[in-house]
Amino acid sequence: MDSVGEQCERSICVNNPYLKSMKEDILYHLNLDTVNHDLPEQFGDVKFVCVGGSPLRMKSFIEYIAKELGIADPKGEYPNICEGTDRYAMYKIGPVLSVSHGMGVPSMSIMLHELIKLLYHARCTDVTIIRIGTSGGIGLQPGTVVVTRQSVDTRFRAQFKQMVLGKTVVRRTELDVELAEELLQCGKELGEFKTVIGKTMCTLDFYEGQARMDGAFCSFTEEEKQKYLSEAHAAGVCNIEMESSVFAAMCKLSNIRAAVVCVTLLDRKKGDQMTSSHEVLHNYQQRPQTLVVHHIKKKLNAFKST
Ligand SMILES: O=P(O)(O)O[C@H]1O[C@H](CO)[C@@H](O)[C@H]1O
Ligand SMILES: O=c1cc[nH]c(=O)[nH]1
Repeated sequence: MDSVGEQCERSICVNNPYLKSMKEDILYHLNLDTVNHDLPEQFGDVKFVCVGGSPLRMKSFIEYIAKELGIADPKGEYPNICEGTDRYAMYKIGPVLSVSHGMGVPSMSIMLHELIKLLYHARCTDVTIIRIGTSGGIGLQPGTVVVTRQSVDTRFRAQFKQMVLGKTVVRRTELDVELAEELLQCGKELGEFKTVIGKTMCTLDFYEGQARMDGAFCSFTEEEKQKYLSEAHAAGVCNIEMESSVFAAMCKLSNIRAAVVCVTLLDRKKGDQMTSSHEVLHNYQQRPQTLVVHHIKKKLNAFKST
């Protein structure tokens, strides 16, 4: 892909000395393995991976991008590559892979371990991975698309803590600056919805963990909630979701260019419940997809003309 030549290609890094000596690698939750599947043949051409929480969203994303790239299957058939497991769903069209990751850090982490190994075994190069998701905004009009500059924890630090052998390993959570700026620019070019760039707070819970007062339990007051959200806002946090920290940390470790693009479904300073209609929420969910498809089309056209 890189016009300067092979030595500039960006390959996938795995940092595990034991992988090489394994006769077979079973990607259990993806229902794929290195013996019964020719991974380089099946996935070697992948350049863009889009991930999102819901299997249905990722299926409709592949249908959408196939149409936009002019490579739609005339029969409209997009088989789930992970058929045989209901943990995750995966679809592929041309150089684009679309994968669901479920909700929360552990679910994202398991999927990413296996996805990164898949891309490594397939000898993929120059891969860009983008999370297209939903979030709660802070002080933003619902429907605003946030491109994450940095994922932060619940104390607004750009770090992800992973427990390994009972000890805390701290990993950084910055995302690719150039890619984030390119995505912001795509939002401007489209001009269909507001797109901003900022920090995204990643939590371990949707309710109390995101200062919601409508869960089964609540141990704080409205005043305390507003104070916390204001502090987050003052620290540069634009939105709140549940996977960006581990996503940023693992993509950074594996040398994969990565971005997080999430639409805000509501303004958390104004409420906790999802009061917008199904149609409105569906329209919002489409926005990160529109932006990312625009980006992929631009990139593929640029590659074609070099
Ligand atoms: O829209 P998705 O990708 O599912 O992500 C967001 O939505 C879920 C909560 O409703 C969490 O997983 C959060 O990160
Ligand atoms: O408020 C929200 C909305 C979507 N996803 C989240 O994690 N939080």
